[in-house]
Amino acid sequence: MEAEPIAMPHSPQAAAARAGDGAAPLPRAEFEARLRGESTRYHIHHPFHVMMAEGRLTPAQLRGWVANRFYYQISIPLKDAAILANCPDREIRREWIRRILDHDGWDVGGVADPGGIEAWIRLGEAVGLAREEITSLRRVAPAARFAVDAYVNFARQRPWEEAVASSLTELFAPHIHQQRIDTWPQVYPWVDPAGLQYFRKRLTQARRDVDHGLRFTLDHFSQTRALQERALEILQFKLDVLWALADAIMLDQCEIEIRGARA
Ligand SMILES: O=C(O)c1cc(C(=O)O)c2c(n1)C(=O)C(=O)c1cc(C(=O)O)[nH]c1-2
Repeated sequence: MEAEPIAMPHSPQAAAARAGDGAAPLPRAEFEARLRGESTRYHIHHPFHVMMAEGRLTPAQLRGWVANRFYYQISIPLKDAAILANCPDREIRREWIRRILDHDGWDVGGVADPGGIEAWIRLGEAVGLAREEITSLRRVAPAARFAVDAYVNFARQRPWEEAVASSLTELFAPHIHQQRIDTWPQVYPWVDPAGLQYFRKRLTQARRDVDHGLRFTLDHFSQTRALQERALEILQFKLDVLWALADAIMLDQCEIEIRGARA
């Protein structure tokens, strides 16, 4: 007897199968609403982020999050460079290249912005980490690396249009940045508020990025219903990356506490 073919969860074939043969594309507004509806699976709902927002993390746990998340910060420009490398469309590249400058920083004729990676290091210092402790990556847990690397590899290996769609979790990011700006001064008064500058800057940068990424995704993936399903599946993949990253960070903090208790 022939074995049933196994459907891989994150594949264009699986998306086409879910859409059903010949199903009409969803109207643009409905497609957008489906993408936005994925917010229920955003990492803002992860227990570690819920604890963070409620002020229930210890200083060591908050430091652990910042040190681990640094690996995401330094990987974002690699991911965006992979998109540029795969994209033959000059107009898209002109827009996309700003994302790399946002994180790496720039200096043109003496006018400079140190960029998001530097701002994240300053956030680390504001929570009590030494610069070297962050930049050496020695606090990054193996599973956190795996989660982030899955995102970079996706952008390297998949068509650039799919990698653009995978950035759309940023639709939901301004909410979580705003939440930190609003709650940290009350619940973590020991954190130097100057360190929150990263989140303040991302509020405008994320909105600009999402305007562009969403417009592109709605245009490109609306041609067929199967493509729309594929875009939704890609967004779910990226939500899984962020969820897995939060899992990895939470477990890392548990391991550190267990080691400390046994020492
Ligand atoms: O703090 C967060 O919860 C969060 C989430 C995300 C996201 O949703 O991917 C990004 C960021 N921050 C962020 O700061 C950032 O620069 C960023 C870039 C991207 C991306 O996929 O290109 N996501 C995110």
